[in-house]
Amino acid sequence: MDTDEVIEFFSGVQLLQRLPSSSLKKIAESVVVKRYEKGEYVVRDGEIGEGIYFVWEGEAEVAGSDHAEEEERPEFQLKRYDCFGHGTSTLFQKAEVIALTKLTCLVLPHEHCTLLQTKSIWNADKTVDKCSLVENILHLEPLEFVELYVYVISADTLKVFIRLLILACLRITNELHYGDVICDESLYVNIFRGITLPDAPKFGKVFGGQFLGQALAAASKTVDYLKVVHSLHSYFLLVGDFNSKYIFLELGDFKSWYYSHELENNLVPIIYEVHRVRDGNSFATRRVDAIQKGIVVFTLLASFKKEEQGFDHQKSAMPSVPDPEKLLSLEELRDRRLTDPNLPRSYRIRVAAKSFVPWPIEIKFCEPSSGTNQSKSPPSLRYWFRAKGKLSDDQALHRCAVAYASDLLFSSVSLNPHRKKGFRSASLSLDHSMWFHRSFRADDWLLYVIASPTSYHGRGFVLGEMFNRNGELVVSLTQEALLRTPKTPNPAPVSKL
Ligand SMILES: CCCCCCCCCCCC(=O)SCCNC(=O)CCNC(=O)[C@H](O)C(C)(C)COP(=O)(O)OP(=O)(O)OC[C@H]1O[C@@H](n2cnc3c(N)ncnc32)[C@H](O)[C@@H]1OP(=O)(O)O
Repeated sequence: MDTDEVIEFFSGVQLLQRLPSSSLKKIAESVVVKRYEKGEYVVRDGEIGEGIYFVWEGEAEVAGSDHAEEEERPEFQLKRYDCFGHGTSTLFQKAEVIALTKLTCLVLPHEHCTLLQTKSIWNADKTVDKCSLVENILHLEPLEFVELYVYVISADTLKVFIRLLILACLRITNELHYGDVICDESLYVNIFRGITLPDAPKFGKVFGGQFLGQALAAASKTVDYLKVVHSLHSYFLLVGDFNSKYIFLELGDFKSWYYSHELENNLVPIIYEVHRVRDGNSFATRRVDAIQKGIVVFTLLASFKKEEQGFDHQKSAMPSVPDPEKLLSLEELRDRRLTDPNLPRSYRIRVAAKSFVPWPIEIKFCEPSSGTNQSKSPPSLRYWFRAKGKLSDDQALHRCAVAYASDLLFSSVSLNPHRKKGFRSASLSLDHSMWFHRSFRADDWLLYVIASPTSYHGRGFVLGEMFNRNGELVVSLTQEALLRTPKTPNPAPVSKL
């Protein structure tokens, strides 16, 4: 078997789903093949094991312990894609595994078992300080906890597990006992925590793109890495909060507000709860609820698919625009505006007074406008964008990064024909859909072509297309947004959570 075959096999091993693809490749390169005859012991209770065993072919049985003081464990059958054994926490086996048929296992030796630990959700080799800002924004902490290294849950693990469940405001539906074999899919990670980083764009609220990117990241972490997202549909239900210091805990009938020291730095978490709607051979579907203070503030449905050969055509042609290298960055544009004598002085003073937080996304407008946000213009926009810094190679990350960036300048295009002197708006993204046609890199330039066919009844509708530098259509998008003239002069939406 070659490395690609092993990587394909690992896509069926649930335990490995949360690992970055870079770790999986290394695991595939580190495993050794072990073969056993029917009736042969694979591991014996109390003996030193070799590491983590993945069943490649055949069946085995986990037998109960002979130790009189321990509860009798139920017998449990292992088949292809199951795994057992110890990683780094202990070398001694705590159960016996016997081959029921001819058996082939891939064994990850102890010395490589640290590869099973998640350092970053996207790349095993990177530390947080080496990641680009957008990669950090999309970093999620898994909240459910699975003891990866022993197949028998210890009492301490159980305590940690329950504590984390409580923190995640979960109802505990699984009764676990000391000695249970980990075989229940409900133990895999479905709940993640994201935060709004202090240096992330906020626009007075949790930025819609952050919900999109983080929720998609959460969904992606529950799907085997051979399946990548091909479409998503989402609703922004409530304005998200990032500066409260209180959290709401709901456990059955028990509901209460708690002051959290953890939130003293304004890091209000967003809990992403993933529902595994369906897992097929080619497709997987996930629903993700983003929860703050016990309330669902954003919801996303995403579909994932394995790559396959098929029909190929593209009707949309990339418009002819200047190369990004020939265009000004947002920072350069701002500097120009501050000194542009053709712009009203009051406008220049306002621009200068605004605190300027650099975005994690680099943007270059194809037609730099000489107007202000009070100048009428057609309901269309074209700009190049890319994530700042170098992203890890995981295609899932690149799709999350583009989901994140896609909400920065999208529905505001609906306002262009309505701008005039004294213009103010209170606009909010309502829904957002994306179709990912082809793979791409989000840290390389993509052209975003936006048009708003209509706005009516306080809602603006926008269509978007993204092309890579070769002119290939990589993503199509739609969004509807609430467009209102604010009743008050400072219309920044605040969270009502
Ligand atoms: C180059 C650089 C560019 C830089 C440009 C950068 C652009 C960045 C773009 C970022 C885009 C985003 O991130 S948008 C963020 C993502 N989207 C969201 O967060 C939206 C979340 N969804 C929601 O909040 C909700 O679902 C709503 C508001 C859409 C619907 O809720 P609802 O409760 O049914 O709505 P409704 O009653 O009609 O209105 C809500 C409240 O607004 C009040 N309200 C009604 N009309 C108005 C009005 N004209 N002006 C003010 N307020 C009004 C109502 O009285 C009410 O207040 P009261 O009775 O409640 O007090």
